[in-house]
Amino acid sequence: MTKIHLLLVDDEQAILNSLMRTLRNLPSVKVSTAGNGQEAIDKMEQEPVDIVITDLTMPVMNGHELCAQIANRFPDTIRIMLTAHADLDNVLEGINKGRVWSYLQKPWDNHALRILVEQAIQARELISERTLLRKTLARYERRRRKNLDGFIGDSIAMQMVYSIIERSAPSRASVFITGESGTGKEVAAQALHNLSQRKLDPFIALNCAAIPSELMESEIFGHVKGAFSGAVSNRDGAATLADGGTLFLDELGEMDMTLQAKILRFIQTGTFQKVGSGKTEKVDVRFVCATNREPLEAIREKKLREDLYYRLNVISIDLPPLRERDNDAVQIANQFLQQFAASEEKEFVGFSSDAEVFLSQYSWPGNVRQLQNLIHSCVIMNEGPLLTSKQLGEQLRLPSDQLNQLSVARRSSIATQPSTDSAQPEAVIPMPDTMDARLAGYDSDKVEPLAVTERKAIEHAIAFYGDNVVQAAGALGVSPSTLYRKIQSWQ
Ligand SMILES: Nc1ncnc2c1ncn2[C@@H]1O[C@H](COP(=O)(O)OP(=O)(O)OP(=O)(O)O)[C@@H](O)[C@H]1O
Repeated sequence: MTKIHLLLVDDEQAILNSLMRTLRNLPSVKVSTAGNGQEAIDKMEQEPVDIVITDLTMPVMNGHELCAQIANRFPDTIRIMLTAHADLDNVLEGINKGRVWSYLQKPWDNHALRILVEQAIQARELISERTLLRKTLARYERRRRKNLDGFIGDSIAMQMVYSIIERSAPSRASVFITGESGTGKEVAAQALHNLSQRKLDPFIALNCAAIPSELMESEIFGHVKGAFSGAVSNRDGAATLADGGTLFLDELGEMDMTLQAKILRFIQTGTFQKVGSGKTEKVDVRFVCATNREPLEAIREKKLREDLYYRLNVISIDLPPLRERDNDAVQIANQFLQQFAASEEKEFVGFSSDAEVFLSQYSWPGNVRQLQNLIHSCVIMNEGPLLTSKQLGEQLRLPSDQLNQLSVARRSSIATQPSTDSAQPEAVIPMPDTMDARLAGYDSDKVEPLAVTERKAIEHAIAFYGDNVVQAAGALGVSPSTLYRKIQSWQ
């Protein structure tokens, strides 16, 4: 079992001795001591410390200042404060400034102290597991991203989709994709192709809703010269073009039922005849089909052949609507904003925080396509650097009361929800010394360009949170991806 390193900090040797006596027999715990805050920080720089128990009243650096430094530089270290004055003001200051995990009142009860340390050990172990899990997930995510590059979004619902795509891509089994319009069914079909051994051969997509039914058979199977009026020469169809690769039939429920019967035969035998030809041709094609209708309903309404559906539905992928994908809308919107700002040659750096709330609250009936079109039109109609919820609402033509509701609905709950990024308590009121430090960064004699001021604010926040970009982003009221993007843009 890994040893937990516990550091006791007090300027009175007698207190340190007494704490040592109580805690030294805890299994798998190594106990060290420091006589003041600076000595404690020096020790932590030499060797990782899991739990710190510090006195509040000490010369030079008091317990709150020490915990604040530890919170910035070693945020995973659990901080416990020993104090004879555990009044509300002190406790609040400790929580806000040093993200103190717990207080113990002097004189302490030895039994209570041991229980508190045992609980702190459990909390520390959970933090370690979480950190390890996050690192593993991030590594896994980076590896996978290379292959699913058409998709943006880390929501749990989409992780399940990615996993099915990855597992089924190497097989030649047919895939049936369902999902509302604009959820990315074609992106999924393309990803299946890109991840398969067929990736160097063609990916041919046909939208059955966009092609007149009388031309559909020829689009799929091709035709010979003179097969119908207008067939002035021989022409290959999608089946021939996709030989060796993937044939994606979108909106299958819009295809004529008689043609669906021919498709079924083609899937079963790999053979077909061009329109007007008696010659049978054979190809090797993987079939991926999609519909934005509920397939069983389409079967009931005689829009989709039951036998064709069951033949195709060897593997099914259901793409969740955007509103059910956690924070994906914000992530995707950021990517579209960068893309359209570049193509329209506009200066946009991101979304205002109320716009981010709006993006994650809106119901997106047209899913990712609607989001894509919205960001494109907002970029065209507005000037940067930030897109606001008002600008998004204007393009969506939302009444202002609905817009206000969507832009602020979650803000109050964000403020009261504990952070999932740290096991330490969150600040409940602004930190006065942080504000001072920020104001101290301004030179009262001159005004700098916004970009310079913004960069200073970001650099300060990142340094303040000990290079923890997630916490810095939270304090600045933007998403971590926004911050990463800005940092990248400086490079
Ligand atoms: N997760 C995603 N990340 C980034 N872009 C996406 C994502 N999902 C879809 N898109 C983009 O949204 C648009 C619509 O996607 P796509 O055409 O694949 O949807 P669809 O479900 O096939 O739509 P339809 O039902 O109307 O055929 C495309 O421009 C696609 O690139």
